[in-house]
Amino acid sequence: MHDGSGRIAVQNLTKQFGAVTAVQNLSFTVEPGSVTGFLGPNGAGKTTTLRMLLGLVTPTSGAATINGRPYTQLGNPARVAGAVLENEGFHSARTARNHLRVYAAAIGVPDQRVDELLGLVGLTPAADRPAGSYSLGMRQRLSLATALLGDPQVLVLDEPSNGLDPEGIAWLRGFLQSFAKQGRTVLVSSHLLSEVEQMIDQVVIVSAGMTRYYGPLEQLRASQRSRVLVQPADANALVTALQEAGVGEVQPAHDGRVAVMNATVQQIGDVAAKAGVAVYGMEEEKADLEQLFFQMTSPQYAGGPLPPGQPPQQPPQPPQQPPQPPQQPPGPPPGFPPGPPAGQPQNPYQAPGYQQPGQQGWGGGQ
Ligand SMILES: Nc1ncnc2c1ncn2[C@@H]1O[C@H](COP(=O)(O)OP(=O)(O)OP(=O)(O)O)[C@@H](O)[C@H]1O
Repeated sequence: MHDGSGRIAVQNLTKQFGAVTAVQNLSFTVEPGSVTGFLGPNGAGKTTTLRMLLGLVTPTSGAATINGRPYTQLGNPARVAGAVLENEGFHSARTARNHLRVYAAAIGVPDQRVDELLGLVGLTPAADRPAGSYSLGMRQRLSLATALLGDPQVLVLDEPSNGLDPEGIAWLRGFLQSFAKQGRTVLVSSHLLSEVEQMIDQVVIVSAGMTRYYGPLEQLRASQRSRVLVQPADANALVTALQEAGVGEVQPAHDGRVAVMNATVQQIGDVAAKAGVAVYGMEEEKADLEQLFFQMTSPQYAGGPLPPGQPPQQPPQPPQQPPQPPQQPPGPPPGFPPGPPAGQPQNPYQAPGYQQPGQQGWGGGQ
């Protein structure tokens, strides 16, 4: 028997299709009571992982379990886990109501549940039309209703936003969140962070079949470091004052302004005022979460080091070989332009070739 926990566990999962490694040593867990986003670009191995979880593909090595058991050993799996996978076929001449009734009968669910689910997913008005005439969004709703027939504890959805209009996406978000609030488990894949950002609280980011980040979305958000771009009358004096006060970390910005990380506008203003340095403007700049996602999954990181400051969060059980963090000192946070090269002088504004605002190459009308 399964353990009834509602936990999904992926342990050192690998899938090789001939020469193609679709999934490589992937590990993460999905706890009940949360909506977990399974994110990665096209071809990252998401669908293959979900298919292994649902017993449709045999892993080359490792294991994927629901309630501590492989899907195929769950007994009555439709009562434990419901799934919506990509490109699910419907009998095109069969109406949605009949389609659901056939599946309901197969798992011993009464027809009354079919009517409930048609209402839940908003298909009652179209229930007696052939599924072949449905739009992509309507087919997604029908797939979801099918997955929910057995009132499962776990829901697995592959790219569920595909084809849904904004209203449908908002509805799905609300539905998944309330489903998880009942102590159930939701795993939802997407190649676009922005599509699922509002509906998930945990995130597993994969690229080239490997885990890039695993943990709360909130933690990923918090790791986005902001910086303040300052336009001082005397950059050199401001940098010296900030360094003496131990406020922030300074980098030259491309346009010659002083970029200060890990400091607030107020802290910088106070230091500047105390040092008698006039400041003509300050702008707070936030790295974009979507940009961070692209950086973490871009091909340059495939098999290589992670972006600075973003080690993958490891599941408690079992341990997985993490990609090695970069050996070099960390650069600017992901989402920001690269900073000065390693070995720079302590005050970058005293570096050879540095130009004060107003000098050649600084803009300011030149
Ligand atoms: N049956 C198969 N035979 C050979 N290669 C396969 C097979 N299934 C998947 N692959 C390959 O495995 C890799 C991962 O594919 P997968 O469909 O799992 O990625 P994905 O993250 O779901 O992508 P998408 O967002 O495009 O659906 C790809 O290189 C794909 O071509």
